[in-house]
Amino acid sequence: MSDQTQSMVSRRGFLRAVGVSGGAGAMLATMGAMGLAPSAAASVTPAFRAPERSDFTLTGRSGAKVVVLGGGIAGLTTAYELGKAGYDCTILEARHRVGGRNLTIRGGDVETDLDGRIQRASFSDGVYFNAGPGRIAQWMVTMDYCRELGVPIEVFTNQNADAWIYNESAGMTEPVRYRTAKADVYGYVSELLAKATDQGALDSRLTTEDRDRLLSFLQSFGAIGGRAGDWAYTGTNRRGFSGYPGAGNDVGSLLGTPPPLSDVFASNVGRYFSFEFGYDQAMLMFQPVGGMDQIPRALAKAVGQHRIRLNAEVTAVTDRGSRVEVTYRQGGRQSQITADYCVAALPPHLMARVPHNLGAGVTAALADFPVTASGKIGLEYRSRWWETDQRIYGGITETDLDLSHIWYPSYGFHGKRGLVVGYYNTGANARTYSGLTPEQRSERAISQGVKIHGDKYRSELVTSYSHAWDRTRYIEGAWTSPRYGTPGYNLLLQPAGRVYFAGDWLSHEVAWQHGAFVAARSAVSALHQRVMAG
Ligand SMILES: Cc1cc2nc3c(=O)[nH]c(=O)nc-3n(C[C@H](O)[C@H](O)[C@H](O)COP(=O)(O)OP(=O)(O)OC[C@H]3O[C@@H](n4cnc5c(N)ncnc54)[C@H](O)[C@@H]3O)c2cc1C
Ligand SMILES: NC(=O)CC[C@H](N)C(=O)O
Repeated sequence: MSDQTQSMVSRRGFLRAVGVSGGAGAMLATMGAMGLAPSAAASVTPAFRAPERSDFTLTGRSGAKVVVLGGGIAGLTTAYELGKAGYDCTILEARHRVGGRNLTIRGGDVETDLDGRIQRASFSDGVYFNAGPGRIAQWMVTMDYCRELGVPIEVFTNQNADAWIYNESAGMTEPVRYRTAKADVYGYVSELLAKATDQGALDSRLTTEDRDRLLSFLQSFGAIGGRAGDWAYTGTNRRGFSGYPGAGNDVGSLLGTPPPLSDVFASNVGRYFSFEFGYDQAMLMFQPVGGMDQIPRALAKAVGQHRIRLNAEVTAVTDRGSRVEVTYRQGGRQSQITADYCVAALPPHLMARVPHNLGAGVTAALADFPVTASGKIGLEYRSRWWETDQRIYGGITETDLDLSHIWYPSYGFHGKRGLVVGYYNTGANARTYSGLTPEQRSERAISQGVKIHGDKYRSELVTSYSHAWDRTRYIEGAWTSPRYGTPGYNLLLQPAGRVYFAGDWLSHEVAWQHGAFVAARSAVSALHQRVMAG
């Protein structure tokens, strides 16, 4: 048996031991043939773990009565999961619709903000605007709920090589396509690293073999010349073409030569590249067909509309020892509901203001969640000029303007009309826009967007709707920054008497529906365990 065969056999034995077979094993064997050390193969093994289904079921049934405060994703999931186990749940939701931050705006929708500004959306039929969540990563439990609830999904384009980057503060006068920016940054970085490597600058870190492998990687990664060409980056067709190749002898027209290295770094385009490396933002991403609110709609249907009281603002929570009393205001009248348990799924900073007898420590803990502002604007256009004129089909343009991001729609390709998200910003930029009237917001977003897209950004506009989450009644912020590990945070992971807490703010996936789903699962598991033990 040759040494090579011996090592293949022992590696296969190792693969069997960790449960890898078939394609994955073959792939690792190929890696072995490529000269990767067994330790390198071992380190990639966990990536081949079979994907887990994340369905959830409580074991055992109960008819206990539970009042759920808030009809966002966490509140709806609480009632849905407890309902599957027989519980008698009632949701009290202050707004006129369920979903909370999961909000999709369509033509005819009316929203009044905390400043009394009324917006009536006049989007065309079939055009929708996800004012809150817009994307879902494949691993998120949100995907499992879409499957379980029968909500169809489609790809959400989170990155697009043909979308733009525009850094005005770096002196850019024109936007640059992602593909061009990446080719130049990767090219120059590869050139520098290759030169340093070849000149021996990294010899204390690299073996001779490492050095050769690194140089070979950099040559392909950056499309740079070899040693004979001093590893120089001089451009590549990855930058794109001003005229793409055609028939016969038409080789196309390359998009010029790269700007000098110093100009590329000065433009700071590379700051956006790591976004797509994020475990939560990497493609493929998904969205429900027809709008993100298909999720709360499906949850509400499964829970039963008769169990959901809308326009019902919770005004007090009292733990009576053997039951919980919740007071709420609905249609100008004050009512009370009594239940065995309560799950409070309101934003923490708002729950902190609801009078209760759960203790000052609970109030202090609830009030200790710093809140982030965020806003978005939906711009409906009479033509899909970004597709026809600029060849952008979905994805995101990144800017250093106060609008931050521009999103192109991942639905309705080649349709007549379409909706662009003209800003999606957070923090100070969001507050700048939320302080304006809807008309001023639209004007500001348009005057910024024309710098990237030209006149059609204004002339093709039909209508707009903007949402400021810090000015949204019953939400008052986009998401929070929990102080993980503090006594206050940990206190809220426990029930306060008969009251449990849930929401994305009690998870490590804040600002994601996944966080709301898993926090609700955690609360119902604890409640159910107590009931079953009782
Ligand atoms: C701009 C933005 C972008 C986002 N992007 C994504 C994304 O791409 N993907 C993703 O998965 N997630 C995203 N999220 C996060 C996602 O929306 C949240 O994590 C999730 O919806 C939170 O659900 P929740 O039930 O915890 O809270 P909420 O949705 O805040 O629900 C709380 C509910 O309580 C109600 N309420 C408040 N006060 C009272 C009262 N006194 N009485 C009765 N009811 C009351 C509210 O009306 C609301 O319905 C985004 C959020 C925002 C704002
Ligand atoms: N900035 C973030 O934390 C992301 C917010 C939100 N989940 C989004 O994807 O837009």
